[in-house]
Amino acid sequence: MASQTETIMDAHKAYQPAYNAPPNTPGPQLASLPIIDISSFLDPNSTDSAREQTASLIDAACKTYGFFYLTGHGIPSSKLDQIVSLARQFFSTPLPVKNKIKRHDAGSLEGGDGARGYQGIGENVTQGRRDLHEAVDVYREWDHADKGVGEGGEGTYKTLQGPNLWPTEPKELEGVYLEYIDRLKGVGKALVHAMGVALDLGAPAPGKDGRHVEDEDIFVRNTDQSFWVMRLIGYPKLETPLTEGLSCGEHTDYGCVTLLLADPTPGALQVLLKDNKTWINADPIPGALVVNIGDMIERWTNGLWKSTRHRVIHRGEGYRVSVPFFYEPNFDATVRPLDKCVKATGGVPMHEGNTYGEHLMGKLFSNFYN
Ligand SMILES: O=C(O)CCC(=O)C(=O)O
Ligand SMILES: [Fe+2]
Repeated sequence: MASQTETIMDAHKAYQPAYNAPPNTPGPQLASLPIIDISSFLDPNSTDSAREQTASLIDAACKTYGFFYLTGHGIPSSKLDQIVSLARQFFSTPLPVKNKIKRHDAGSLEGGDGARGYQGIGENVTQGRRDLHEAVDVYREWDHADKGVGEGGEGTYKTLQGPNLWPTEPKELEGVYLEYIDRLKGVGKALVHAMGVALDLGAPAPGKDGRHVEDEDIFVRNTDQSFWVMRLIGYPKLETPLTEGLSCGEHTDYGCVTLLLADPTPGALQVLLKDNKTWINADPIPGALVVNIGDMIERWTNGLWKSTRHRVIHRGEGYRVSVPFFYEPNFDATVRPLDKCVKATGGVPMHEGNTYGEHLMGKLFSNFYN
């Protein structure tokens, strides 16, 4: 389809890295993403006013960018470096080693569940083009009572219901990652709590703690069994024309909040500003995570906060590694626009609501990034 090609070409033209701009170029200064310290929502002794301040920064960042840098998360830089380094070591093993944990279709005799495991370069497709990256996906282990046998019979799995396929080389990867995931779940919880405060949803009333009660804890309650995803991604340098595919094509994230850790490679992750034509780099800041909101937060807020389009074009030096953690709603959480946000946005809900699990299944069957 010609229009798809044009979209990519036009977007590429609109992208102007700040470091390439000739001196004295007229026009607006390219913005950079805000930096927000989340420590007041992790520290039980922090004051209400410290929390209010953080919350108002989050509100502004989510309205303007849908993206920001997160500091004060309490995870030491040495741990972050170790996470990137272990992913890099895995991607540098020979293909037969990586294929030992290959993702297979649900119900297949190889024991796949259609989601967990290693995908080779080009298996991921965005807007009809192959992405030039390889990845390992790890999900929350399935704990639903209705876990069933896949259509291949005993020993096969239904979609998403298989065991995680962890890299066995390097052998310490699994343990170190499990510990990191635990830390990130705490950060995700603090962040979605801050978002409830930022939306001014009000403190919880005693005894009223149902999943659908619209107070500042609503996101915390609906992520308390977060169906999280951890993705290890490896990007070789992109040398082909963009019409043949990007490192990771333009998309929004489909869930709640993404906590991204990446190696220091500059100019790779790009974020589309609200003018819908200017791309800015979200280059890593040492020790900080890059946060963006996903489609479920956009829906909960009825579009008051929009999930922002982003993409990866890695034409820099070296093999780039990134490790996004997707802190998602519970599989059975119903996600529908909050009354207060519907009122604030003109009174018309953008979606009738469905469960996160239904939304995720739809994404899985369309290869996620469409
Ligand atoms: O690698 C990155 O910097 C971002 C990857 C991404 O956007 C994603 O996996 O959803
Ligand atoms: Fe993304």
